[in-house]
Amino acid sequence: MAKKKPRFVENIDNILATTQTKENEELLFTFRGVLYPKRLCSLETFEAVAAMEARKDDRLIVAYPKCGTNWMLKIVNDMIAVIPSYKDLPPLENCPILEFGPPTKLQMLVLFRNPKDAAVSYYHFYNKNPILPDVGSWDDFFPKFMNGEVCWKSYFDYILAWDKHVDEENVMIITYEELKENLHEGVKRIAEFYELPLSDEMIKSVAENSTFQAMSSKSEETHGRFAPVLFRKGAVGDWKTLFTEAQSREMDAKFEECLAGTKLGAKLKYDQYCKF
Ligand SMILES: Nc1ncnc2c1ncn2[C@@H]1O[C@H](COP(=O)(O)OS(=O)(=O)O)[C@@H](OP(=O)(O)O)[C@H]1O
Repeated sequence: MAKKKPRFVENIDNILATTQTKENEELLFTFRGVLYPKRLCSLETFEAVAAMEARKDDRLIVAYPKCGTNWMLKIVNDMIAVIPSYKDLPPLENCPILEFGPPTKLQMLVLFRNPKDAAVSYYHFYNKNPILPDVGSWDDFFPKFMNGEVCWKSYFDYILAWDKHVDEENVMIITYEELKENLHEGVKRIAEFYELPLSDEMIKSVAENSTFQAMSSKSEETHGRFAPVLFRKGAVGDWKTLFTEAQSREMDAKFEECLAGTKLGAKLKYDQYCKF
């Protein structure tokens, strides 16, 4: 008998298979000045989120699109799954995203990725994703990303908003690049922040199962039709394949303008990851 698909896979498969239009107006809507994909988000859900009262022990993972959200979800889900005393907890939904789905559904783990790789990942995502409009060439997309004319608005506004919270004790900042450099150490930091009782062996196993290779080899099972849209290269520095020197300088100037001298700017190690 064929294995039953997880609910998330069933939902996303259905959404991808039934979206036929490529028209902006039919695919996107605006809520408080920010664009969102209609097939995933709704006004009712945003209203429900605004009215939601967080419990003291709620945990949120926060990220701008294409910064590694699905990677972090896998790490945190696996951490909980390997702890024997947590085995009776109901499984977390595969895609517990606050603004997705029906309106029925706080330490914060905030994930960042360098803006150049995030932009390139977003560009490919827009063009490969049936529920988003085509954005044409990279040269067409680049100014849209720089001006925040994309779903979930401006990367730079997101980063500026979080810069105010880096020192709060219920907020942990982690970067995609940090995870790529040392996944074992990243998983260990996350476990400590969430106070999850993971042994070294458990941390090792969570890290081994959440490498790009491990996740993409199982992606058809875990993400259905969404898998080839989501799992692309999983690399640091892919921006060099598309950015021109002029675009690179433009983004350097914008980053400098927004984050020069800030703690968050330093954590992102922009010079290391974003210079030719
Ligand atoms: N395990 C692992 N290791 C490294 N990189 C990974 C991993 N899993 C997903 N990815 C890459 O993350 C990018 C997608 O980010 P998100 O999951 O945030 O996308 S989304 O906004 O939820 O659609 C997208 O990046 P690009 O490959 O650069 O496009 C994915 O390939």
